[in-house]
Amino acid sequence: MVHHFQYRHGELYAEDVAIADIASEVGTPFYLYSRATFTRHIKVMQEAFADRPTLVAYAVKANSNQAILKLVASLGAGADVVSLGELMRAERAGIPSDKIVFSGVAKTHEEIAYALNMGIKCFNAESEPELLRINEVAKSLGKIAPVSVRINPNVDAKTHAKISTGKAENKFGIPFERANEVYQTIAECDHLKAVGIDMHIGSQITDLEPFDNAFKLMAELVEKLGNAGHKIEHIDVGGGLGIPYDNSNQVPPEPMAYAQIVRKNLNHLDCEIVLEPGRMVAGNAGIFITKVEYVKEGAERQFVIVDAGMNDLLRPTLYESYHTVQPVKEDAKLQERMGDVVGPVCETGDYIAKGRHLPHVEEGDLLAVMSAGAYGAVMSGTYNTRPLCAEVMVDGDQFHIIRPRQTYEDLIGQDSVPDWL
Ligand SMILES: Cc1ncc(COP(=O)(O)O)c(C=O)c1O
Ligand SMILES: N[C@@H](CCCC[NH3+])C(=O)O
Repeated sequence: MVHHFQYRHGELYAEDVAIADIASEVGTPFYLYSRATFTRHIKVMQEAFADRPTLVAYAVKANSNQAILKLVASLGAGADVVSLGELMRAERAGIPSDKIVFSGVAKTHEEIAYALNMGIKCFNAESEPELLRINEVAKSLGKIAPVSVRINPNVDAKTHAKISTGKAENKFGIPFERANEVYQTIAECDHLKAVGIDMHIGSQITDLEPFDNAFKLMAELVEKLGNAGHKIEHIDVGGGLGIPYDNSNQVPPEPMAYAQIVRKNLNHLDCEIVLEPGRMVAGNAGIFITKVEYVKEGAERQFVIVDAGMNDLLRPTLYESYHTVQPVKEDAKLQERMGDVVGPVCETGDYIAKGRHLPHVEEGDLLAVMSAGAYGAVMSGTYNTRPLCAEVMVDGDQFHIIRPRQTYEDLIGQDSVPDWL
């Protein structure tokens, strides 16, 4: 397998472009994506199911830049969206409406109406009140809404508590024990049509067993529902497959091994399979580039102070996530002394890496924070009045700024001072 972020002549490249060249044009920090890696990750999933009806509905929340979604559309993939904003992004990028599924626990009247008018593939409904609301909005528009019920299978995905979604204690989905009743309710609603069944048990899952258990339960449910007269046209297995963030013991399964588990449990059913991968597609297709401002020798450890903070990459702060940090100028020597890579934000939790043997770096050096393509740029904010950073895509020997760095005027100019002040 070709890796698209690797050293050539002692320098880190993205595909065929030297990252230092991009930095000198774009400034730092910035997110950097490889078109080839994104493409490969979407294709891996499509090809694993090429012999049967399947839709890869990329989870837009992982990375929703228009350039990324345009690429998704060009590959024939669909989208899983969770808000009107994401739906509009998918629409604008040209993802066909019949390849869009709409998840999320709090769909508003406005969101439902917009999606119905667009003609999306289905709503992944997460509660009975939501089903009733979809029915009501569909009635007012004279439409029949295609719905799929998100089942909460009550399985432990064995991932970080903050990104686990398939346990009874989580707000997501409808308890699996109630499935029959809920499909009965749908059958009684004149403006709903049950087309599918859906699940999503969590994110960054590195063990196939929870998937295996949940898919088995889904297969049983589909058969039971069929016997009760509720024909299920598609099974949506959600996303959640983990990616390698480091070389530690938690090595996630290969996408093909995951696909085998899906097939083992669901292939015999006469249903289309819908997949909603996010991280598995975007995570290792992107990295984050930052520049060293200062190297400070603290009493206990070294602090490598960089120009990017938790507002740019929130994952370490929020989930204590591990991202490998590599120098852009290759340097095999790691320091003896432990160090932290910290940012400029005035919060103790503002760090990118903690307690690492870091490479020797100096002011002005560039660092690459790896595996940052998913839940990186999309989760960034402007705390401490820090502009949203730039995003860049490479394709072979060319690159393009797919979102320019926000300006200070973008940030401050939106404020409005009342005339009585
Ligand atoms: C409903 C739904 N589908 C798909 C995803 C994508 O998950 P992941 O990025 O882990 O593949 C998520 C996020 O966890 C989600 O909430
Ligand atoms: N934002 C999370 C994943 C949440 C998935 C969305 N349900 C992360 O960075 O890992």
